[in-house]
Amino acid sequence: MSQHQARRSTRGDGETVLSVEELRTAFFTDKETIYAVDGASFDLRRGETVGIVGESGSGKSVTARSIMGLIESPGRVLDGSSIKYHNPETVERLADQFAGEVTYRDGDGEPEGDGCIVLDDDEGTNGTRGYVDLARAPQKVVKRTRGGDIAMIFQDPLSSLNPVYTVGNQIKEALKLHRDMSGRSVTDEAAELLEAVGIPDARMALREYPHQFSGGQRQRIVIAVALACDPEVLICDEPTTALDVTIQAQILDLLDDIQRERDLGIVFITHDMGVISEISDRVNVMYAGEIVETAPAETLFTDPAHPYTRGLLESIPGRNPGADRLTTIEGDVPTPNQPATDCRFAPRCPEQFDACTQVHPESVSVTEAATDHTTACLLYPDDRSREDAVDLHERRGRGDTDDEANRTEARR
Ligand SMILES: Nc1ncnc2c1ncn2[C@@H]1O[C@H](COP(=O)(O)OP(=O)(O)OP(=O)(O)O)[C@@H](O)[C@H]1O
Ligand code: NI
Repeated sequence: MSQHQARRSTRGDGETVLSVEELRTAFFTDKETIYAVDGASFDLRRGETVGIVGESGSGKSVTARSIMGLIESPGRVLDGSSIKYHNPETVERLADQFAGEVTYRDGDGEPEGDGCIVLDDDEGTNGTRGYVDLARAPQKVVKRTRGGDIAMIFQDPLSSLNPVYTVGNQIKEALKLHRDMSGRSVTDEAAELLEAVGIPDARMALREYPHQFSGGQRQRIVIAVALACDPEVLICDEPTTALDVTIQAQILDLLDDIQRERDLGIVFITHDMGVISEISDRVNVMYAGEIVETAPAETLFTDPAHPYTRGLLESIPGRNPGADRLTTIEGDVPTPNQPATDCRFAPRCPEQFDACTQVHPESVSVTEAATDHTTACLLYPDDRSREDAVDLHERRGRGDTDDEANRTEARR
């Protein structure tokens, strides 16, 4: 275990700020329907980094864009999906602005109306006053959280920066818009932000244009623009993939520092298992639109459960000293063009058996005791017979939840 991981293991005890539940996002193209995200669930706590890892096409970016309200036609977040944002100040602010969207619920019960802003009847018992469900929220509501509450950074920093404006202008614009600042204090704050992300000669840099900076510096500038909006959640979609290893490590360190200072919740997306192990507290492994394994980062690397995760780990260079070349999993991620009725990994799986082509694996605890480690594979729970395990998945798939011993609470 690296020092980095040791430091991380104590993190993420804050309250849940974002919970994604049964997220389904599909693209209705002329040719077919693509179920790009097909029932993904995970939580993010304040101060915690949750990683999403998987091969190209597994649905990572569509998950991120769904949270940001950036899915465009022919794509749509399907009914039944929830993206609950819990930040109390935001929920309160939105409830004031959009009174027509407010609905009430009793404690943890179901909301009584279909408004996207759900408030507790008896407020304040456990500190949360409810949530706004971004999956059901109209664009006018989502727009009020995008950037200011939940910010996103992408692989290519140039796609988020405007080439014709100075760096200073872009940071100041964000400060004016989201923090209501003006006058000289804006310039001072902009310079401070640039310094905070490690840009030298910040005052001078404010007057320069994006193309005058290197790739790594541009990504720092994008991070400064995101921070100018003072977000609670930062979604990073492959932010270091285009950078060389040294610069990549510096950006990861920067994100770590910023997170500590601001108690940020970070969703970090990458196809690089090495990067995910460096940065995450918890990891979600995604395959063909589904989260096939969730575990604390350390557990995922020492004790992977799903055959797909094991395959990904074997493909990390240097992890198999005996192997003389890179092991990769044969075959490609299938395009999920119908709702899952079987295991989408079965055709590539070394442990595939008959039921895998007939039963859809649901998310279950790896063993009955391992409540923070779940996987969607018919081989689990590990401590049941194969028939018993398959039977559990079948019953779960039918919505039969009387199985006390193994509930999805494991997702935490
Ligand atoms: N606008 C779109 N129209 C149709 N299909 C789309 C659209 N955007 C994404 N998809 C499909 O959704 C699936 C998931 O794509 P996504 O971009 O989320 O993958 P990813 O895991 O981010 O991969 P990568 O590592 O390559 O970025 C893919 O099959 C992709 O072709
Ligand atoms: Ni992507």
